[in-house]
Amino acid sequence: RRVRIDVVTIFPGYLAPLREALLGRAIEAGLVELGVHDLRDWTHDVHQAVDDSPYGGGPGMVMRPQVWGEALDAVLAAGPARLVVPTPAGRPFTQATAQAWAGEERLVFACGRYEGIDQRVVDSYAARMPVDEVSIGDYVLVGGEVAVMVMVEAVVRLLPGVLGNPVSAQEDSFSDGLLEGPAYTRPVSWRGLDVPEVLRSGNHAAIARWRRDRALERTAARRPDLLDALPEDALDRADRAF
Ligand SMILES: N#Cc1c(-c2ccc3cc[nH]c3c2)n[nH]c1N
Repeated sequence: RRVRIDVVTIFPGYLAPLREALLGRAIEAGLVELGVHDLRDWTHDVHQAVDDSPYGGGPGMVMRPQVWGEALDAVLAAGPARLVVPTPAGRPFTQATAQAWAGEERLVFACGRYEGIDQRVVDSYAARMPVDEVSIGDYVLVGGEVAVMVMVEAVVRLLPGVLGNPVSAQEDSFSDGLLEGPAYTRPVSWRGLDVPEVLRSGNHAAIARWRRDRALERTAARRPDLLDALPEDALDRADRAF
Protein backbone atom coordinates (compact mmCIF):
# COMPACT_ATOMS: atom_id res chain seq x y z
CA ARG A 1 0.00 0.00 0.00
CA ARG A 2 1.54 3.31 -0.95
CA VAL A 3 0.69 6.79 0.23
CA ARG A 4 0.57 9.77 -2.11
CA ILE A 5 1.68 13.03 -0.53
CA ASP A 6 1.37 16.37 -2.34
CA VAL A 7 2.65 19.68 -1.01
CA VAL A 8 1.73 23.09 -2.43
CA THR A 9 4.10 25.93 -1.46
CA ILE A 10 5.71 29.11 -2.79
CA PHE A 11 9.07 27.70 -1.65
CA PRO A 12 9.27 24.20 -3.23
CA GLY A 13 13.00 24.08 -2.49
CA TYR A 14 12.19 24.16 1.24
CA LEU A 15 10.80 20.62 0.92
CA ALA A 16 13.94 19.18 -0.73
CA PRO A 17 15.16 17.47 2.49
CA LEU A 18 12.14 15.16 2.29
CA ARG A 19 13.95 13.37 -0.51
CA GLU A 20 17.02 12.69 1.63
CA ALA A 21 17.87 9.67 3.82
CA LEU A 22 15.11 7.47 5.23
CA LEU A 23 12.23 9.29 3.55
CA GLY A 24 14.17 9.46 0.30
CA ARG A 25 14.68 5.70 0.43
CA ALA A 26 10.96 5.20 1.13
CA ILE A 27 10.18 7.23 -1.97
CA GLU A 28 12.69 5.28 -4.05
CA ALA A 29 11.22 2.02 -2.69
CA GLY A 30 7.82 3.17 -3.90
CA LEU A 31 6.34 3.18 -0.36
CA VAL A 32 5.59 6.88 -0.70
CA GLU A 33 4.92 9.13 -3.67
CA LEU A 34 5.83 12.77 -3.10
CA GLY A 35 4.77 15.66 -5.28
CA VAL A 36 5.92 19.22 -4.49
CA HIS A 37 4.13 22.00 -6.38
CA ASP A 38 4.95 25.70 -6.71
CA LEU A 39 1.82 27.72 -5.93
CA ARG A 40 2.99 30.41 -8.36
CA ASP A 41 2.45 27.98 -11.24
CA TRP A 42 -1.26 28.84 -10.85
CA THR A 43 -0.85 32.62 -11.02
CA HIS A 44 -1.60 34.42 -14.27
CA ASP A 45 -0.24 37.89 -13.68
CA VAL A 46 3.24 39.04 -14.51
CA HIS A 47 4.02 39.59 -10.83
CA GLN A 48 2.74 36.09 -9.93
CA ALA A 49 0.93 37.68 -6.97
CA VAL A 50 -0.20 35.19 -4.31
CA ASP A 51 -1.04 37.66 -1.54
CA ASP A 52 -3.07 40.81 -0.92
CA SER A 53 -3.96 43.17 1.92
CA PRO A 54 -6.23 41.87 4.70
CA TYR A 55 -9.88 42.98 4.82
CA GLY A 56 -10.46 44.71 8.15
CA GLY A 57 -6.89 46.02 8.14
CA GLY A 58 -4.05 44.78 10.32
CA PRO A 59 -0.41 43.97 9.66
CA GLY A 60 0.94 41.78 6.86
CA MET A 61 -0.71 40.17 3.86
CA VAL A 62 -3.16 37.31 3.30
CA MET A 63 -2.83 34.64 0.61
CA ARG A 64 -5.42 35.05 -2.13
CA PRO A 65 -8.15 32.41 -2.45
CA GLN A 66 -8.25 32.28 -6.27
CA VAL A 67 -4.66 31.06 -6.68
CA TRP A 68 -5.06 28.47 -3.93
CA GLY A 69 -8.36 27.31 -5.43
CA GLU A 70 -6.82 26.71 -8.84
CA ALA A 71 -3.77 24.98 -7.36
CA LEU A 72 -5.72 22.70 -5.04
CA ASP A 73 -8.33 21.87 -7.71
CA ALA A 74 -5.47 20.80 -9.98
CA VAL A 75 -3.65 18.76 -7.33
CA LEU A 76 -6.87 17.21 -5.97
CA ALA A 77 -8.07 16.27 -9.47
CA ALA A 78 -5.89 13.15 -9.12
CA GLY A 79 -8.34 11.73 -6.58
CA PRO A 80 -9.85 12.11 -3.08
CA ALA A 81 -7.50 13.17 -0.30
CA ARG A 82 -7.28 14.62 3.18
CA LEU A 83 -6.31 18.29 2.98
CA VAL A 84 -3.96 19.44 5.74
CA VAL A 85 -3.37 23.13 6.41
CA PRO A 86 -0.66 23.94 8.97
CA THR A 87 -1.47 27.01 11.06
CA PRO A 88 -0.53 28.26 14.52
CA ALA A 89 -4.31 28.39 15.13
CA GLY A 90 -4.74 24.68 14.37
CA ARG A 91 -5.62 21.70 16.53
CA PRO A 92 -2.49 20.09 18.01
CA PHE A 93 -0.72 17.62 15.71
CA THR A 94 0.14 14.60 17.87
CA GLN A 95 1.38 11.04 17.46
CA ALA A 96 -2.29 10.04 17.32
CA THR A 97 -2.77 12.37 14.36
CA ALA A 98 0.25 10.83 12.63
CA GLN A 99 -1.12 7.33 13.28
CA ALA A 100 -4.51 8.28 11.83
CA TRP A 101 -3.04 9.93 8.74
CA ALA A 102 -0.70 6.96 8.10
CA GLY A 103 -3.82 5.07 7.08
CA GLU A 104 -4.78 7.58 4.41
CA GLU A 105 -4.18 6.95 0.71
CA ARG A 106 -3.58 10.60 -0.09
CA LEU A 107 -2.52 13.64 1.90
CA VAL A 108 -2.37 17.13 0.39
CA PHE A 109 -0.56 19.81 2.40
CA ALA A 110 -1.21 23.52 1.75
CA CYS A 111 1.72 25.59 3.02
CA GLY A 112 0.74 29.10 3.94
CA ARG A 113 3.05 32.11 4.26
CA TYR A 114 2.45 35.74 5.25
CA GLU A 115 -0.44 35.94 7.74
CA GLY A 116 -1.97 32.76 6.33
CA ILE A 117 -4.46 31.71 3.66
CA ASP A 118 -7.89 33.31 3.05
CA GLN A 119 -10.25 31.29 5.28
CA ARG A 120 -12.61 30.60 2.39
CA VAL A 121 -10.07 28.15 0.94
CA VAL A 122 -10.39 25.89 3.99
CA ASP A 123 -14.15 26.47 4.16
CA SER A 124 -14.78 25.65 0.49
CA TYR A 125 -12.80 22.36 0.56
CA ALA A 126 -14.14 21.33 3.97
CA ALA A 127 -17.53 21.08 2.27
CA ARG A 128 -16.35 18.16 0.13
CA MET A 129 -13.41 16.44 1.86
CA PRO A 130 -11.70 16.07 5.24
CA VAL A 131 -9.73 19.25 5.98
CA ASP A 132 -7.50 19.51 9.07
CA GLU A 133 -6.11 22.82 10.31
CA VAL A 134 -3.27 21.66 12.57
CA SER A 135 -0.42 23.15 14.59
CA ILE A 136 2.85 21.40 15.42
CA GLY A 137 3.41 23.40 18.59
CA ASP A 138 2.94 26.57 20.60
CA TYR A 139 5.50 28.76 18.87
CA VAL A 140 5.19 30.86 15.74
CA LEU A 141 6.94 29.96 12.48
CA VAL A 142 7.15 32.07 9.32
CA GLY A 143 5.35 29.59 7.09
CA GLY A 144 3.86 26.11 6.92
CA GLU A 145 6.74 24.36 5.14
CA VAL A 146 8.71 23.37 8.26
CA ALA A 147 5.49 22.11 9.87
CA VAL A 148 4.81 19.97 6.78
CA MET A 149 8.32 18.49 7.01
CA VAL A 150 7.64 17.54 10.64
CA MET A 151 4.25 16.01 9.89
CA VAL A 152 5.38 14.13 6.77
CA GLU A 153 8.28 12.59 8.71
CA ALA A 154 6.02 11.61 11.63
CA VAL A 155 3.54 9.95 9.24
CA VAL A 156 5.91 8.27 6.77
CA ARG A 157 8.00 6.60 9.50
CA LEU A 158 4.83 4.73 10.53
CA LEU A 159 4.27 3.21 7.09
CA PRO A 160 5.09 -0.51 6.78
CA GLY A 161 8.55 -1.09 5.36
CA VAL A 162 9.88 2.40 6.01
CA LEU A 163 11.58 1.81 9.34
CA GLY A 164 14.21 -0.92 9.36
CA ASN A 165 13.12 -1.79 12.88
CA PRO A 166 9.31 -1.56 12.94
CA VAL A 167 9.10 -2.42 16.65
CA SER A 168 10.56 0.99 17.46
CA ALA A 169 7.53 2.63 15.84
CA GLN A 170 5.35 0.83 18.42
CA GLU A 171 7.72 1.57 21.29
CA ASP A 172 7.65 5.27 20.52
CA SER A 173 8.10 7.70 23.32
CA PHE A 174 4.40 8.27 23.38
CA SER A 175 3.10 4.77 22.76
CA ASP A 176 2.94 3.90 26.50
CA GLY A 177 2.15 7.49 27.35
CA LEU A 178 5.54 8.16 28.90
CA LEU A 179 8.71 9.86 27.68
CA GLU A 180 11.59 7.57 26.78
CA GLY A 181 14.29 7.28 29.41
CA PRO A 182 18.06 7.66 28.83
CA ALA A 183 19.91 5.45 26.33
CA TYR A 184 23.54 4.26 26.43
CA THR A 185 26.06 2.48 24.22
CA ARG A 186 29.81 1.73 24.26
CA PRO A 187 32.21 2.66 25.79
CA VAL A 188 31.15 1.60 29.30
CA SER A 189 33.07 4.59 30.72
CA TRP A 190 33.33 7.91 28.91
CA ARG A 191 34.83 11.10 30.31
CA GLY A 192 34.51 9.64 33.78
CA LEU A 193 30.82 8.78 33.29
CA ASP A 194 29.80 5.13 33.50
CA VAL A 195 26.88 3.25 32.01
CA PRO A 196 24.38 2.34 34.81
CA GLU A 197 25.36 -1.10 36.14
CA VAL A 198 21.89 -2.59 35.80
CA LEU A 199 21.98 -2.24 31.99
CA ARG A 200 24.99 -4.55 31.88
CA SER A 201 23.62 -7.03 34.44
CA GLY A 202 21.74 -9.26 32.02
CA ASN A 203 18.86 -9.18 34.51
CA HIS A 204 16.06 -8.34 32.09
CA ALA A 205 13.39 -7.87 34.74
CA ALA A 206 15.63 -5.43 36.62
CA ILE A 207 16.50 -3.67 33.37
CA ALA A 208 12.82 -3.30 32.43
CA ARG A 209 12.04 -1.97 35.91
CA TRP A 210 14.96 0.47 35.80
CA ARG A 211 13.93 1.76 32.36
CA ARG A 212 10.33 2.21 33.47
CA ASP A 213 11.47 4.07 36.56
CA ARG A 214 13.68 6.40 34.49
CA ALA A 215 10.77 7.01 32.06
CA LEU A 216 8.39 7.81 34.93
CA GLU A 217 10.95 10.05 36.61
CA ARG A 218 11.62 11.97 33.38
CA THR A 219 7.94 12.26 32.52
CA ALA A 220 7.10 13.54 36.01
CA ALA A 221 9.91 16.08 35.76
CA ARG A 222 9.43 17.28 32.17
CA ARG A 223 5.85 16.47 31.17
CA PRO A 224 3.61 16.08 34.23
CA ASP A 225 0.70 16.70 31.86
CA LEU A 226 1.37 13.32 30.25
CA LEU A 227 1.20 11.62 33.66
CA ASP A 228 -2.13 13.26 34.38
CA ALA A 229 -3.41 12.04 30.99
CA LEU A 230 -2.54 8.39 31.66
CA PRO A 231 -5.50 6.00 31.98
CA GLU A 232 -6.29 5.04 35.59
CA ASP A 233 -4.88 1.52 35.32
CA ALA A 234 -1.69 2.56 33.48
CA LEU A 235 0.42 2.88 36.63
CA ASP A 236 0.92 -0.12 38.89
CA ARG A 237 1.99 0.05 42.53
CA ALA A 238 5.71 0.03 41.67
CA ASP A 239 5.10 2.92 39.26
CA ARG A 240 3.42 5.06 41.87
CA ALA A 241 6.67 5.61 43.69
CA PHE A 242 7.15 8.64 41.42
N1 LIG B 1 1.64 24.36 11.85
C1 LIG B 1 2.09 25.34 12.26
C2 LIG B 1 2.70 26.49 12.84
C3 LIG B 1 2.98 27.76 12.31
C4 LIG B 1 2.65 28.36 10.99
C5 LIG B 1 1.99 27.61 10.00
C6 LIG B 1 1.64 28.20 8.80
C7 LIG B 1 1.95 29.56 8.57
C8 LIG B 1 1.73 30.44 7.51
C9 LIG B 1 2.25 31.65 7.88
N2 LIG B 1 2.78 31.55 9.10
C10 LIG B 1 2.61 30.27 9.55
C11 LIG B 1 2.97 29.69 10.77
N3 LIG B 1 3.59 28.47 13.28
N4 LIG B 1 3.71 27.72 14.38
C12 LIG B 1 3.17 26.51 14.16
N5 LIG B 1 3.11 25.49 15.09
